Amino acid sequence: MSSTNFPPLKNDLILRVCRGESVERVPIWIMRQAGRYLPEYKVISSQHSFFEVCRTPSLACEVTLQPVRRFDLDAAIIFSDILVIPQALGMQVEMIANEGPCFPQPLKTPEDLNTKIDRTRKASEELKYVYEAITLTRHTLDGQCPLIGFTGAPWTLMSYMIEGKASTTMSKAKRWLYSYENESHDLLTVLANFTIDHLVEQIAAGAQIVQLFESHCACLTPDLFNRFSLPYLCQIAKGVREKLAQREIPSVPFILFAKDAHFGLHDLAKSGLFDVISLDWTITPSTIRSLRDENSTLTLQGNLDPCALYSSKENLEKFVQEMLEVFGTQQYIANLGHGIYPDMSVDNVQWFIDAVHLISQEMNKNK
Ligand SMILES: Cc1c2[nH]c(c1CCC(=O)O)Cc1[nH]c(c(CCC(=O)O)c1C)Cc1[nH]c(c(CCC(=O)O)c1C)Cc1[nH]c(c(C)c1CCC(=O)O)C2
Repeated sequence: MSSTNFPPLKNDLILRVCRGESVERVPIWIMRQAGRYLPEYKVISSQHSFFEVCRTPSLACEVTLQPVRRFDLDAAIIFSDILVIPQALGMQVEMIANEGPCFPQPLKTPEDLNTKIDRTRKASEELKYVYEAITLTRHTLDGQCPLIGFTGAPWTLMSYMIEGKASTTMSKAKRWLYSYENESHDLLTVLANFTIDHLVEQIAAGAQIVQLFESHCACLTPDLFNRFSLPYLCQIAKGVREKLAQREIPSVPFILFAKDAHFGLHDLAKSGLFDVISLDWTITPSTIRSLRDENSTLTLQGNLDPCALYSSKENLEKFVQEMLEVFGTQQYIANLGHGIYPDMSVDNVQWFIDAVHLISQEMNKNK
């Protein structure tokens, strides 16, 4: 299937927002919009394992389309996972029902870098199934809305590869940062280079926006963030643009989600390397205003507390109104502050999406 000649785009709201153009209503998509809160996803996941869905382009395409068939979303995000990169580098990853990801043989000591990961592997060969899923989905979407590609950032991937599963303290992974500094940088560099290639290949295959997930900043000190996360986030944003230019592929908007990195947001905004910064729900209105002051071309994304979707429709509407008043209706993409949870009501998700559209349209009219 060709990764050119895609159907024309009928809804380019998010792309216009990212270019700083004015829009009639605020666009919205939701992190983890494809997933277990949808009955149609549960049918597929009862028949196929999680990574089987990721690895089968027709299934990944189907699951990507499920939420955009049901709701008036302004973007689709390809169904995949950040942990396809450790797998591509040779590590085994299992998805355990109701628990999450598990690495049976995590990295324990720096010697494991020579035996448990294969640095000669290439994204273009190992992750072809992601690129095929993207090209197929872009054709099948038929221009309904843009398709987002994504990847995990180096520190988040490194922490999974060492912890082997979700952890509240991340103490095993942080031990590496404090006691094996050079080896930590070595691993982060391998991951950053692989991530650059994975994003470039997704864009070459048809992704129209990309998002980088640095989900594990909560356990970092500002100093650890500045040494082991920030430089790699910047290296990836630069590296992707350089490689796209070498291959004469047009660049696409770059979204960064550094969850809980409140101490790093100002440097990230000032760097000018990210078109969009996605915010979690802990960020205050005054920080939001100061980020806008620091970089006038920056688009912001976020940041409703996912648990607000448990509230009544009236309260949800109030939360949406407040969020739109803080962010404004321009240079802004509405989203949750993190992924949606499996027990959330489909009706409230629908109401969240529709409320963002309706209220922002009203606000624009009354300007
Ligand atoms: C840390 C992380 C992972 N994966 C991801 C992150 C970064 C975002 C974040 O911070 O949450 C990213 C991700 N994972 C998935 C997507 C798909 C696209 C989307 O709808 O947003 C995306 C963007 C599918 C998925 N990835 C996973 C599921 C659930 C699998 C299932 O049980 O069917 C889905 C739909 C499994 C997964 N994968 C991961 C975890 C921790 C889990 C289990 C816990 C959970 O479900 O929230 C790793």
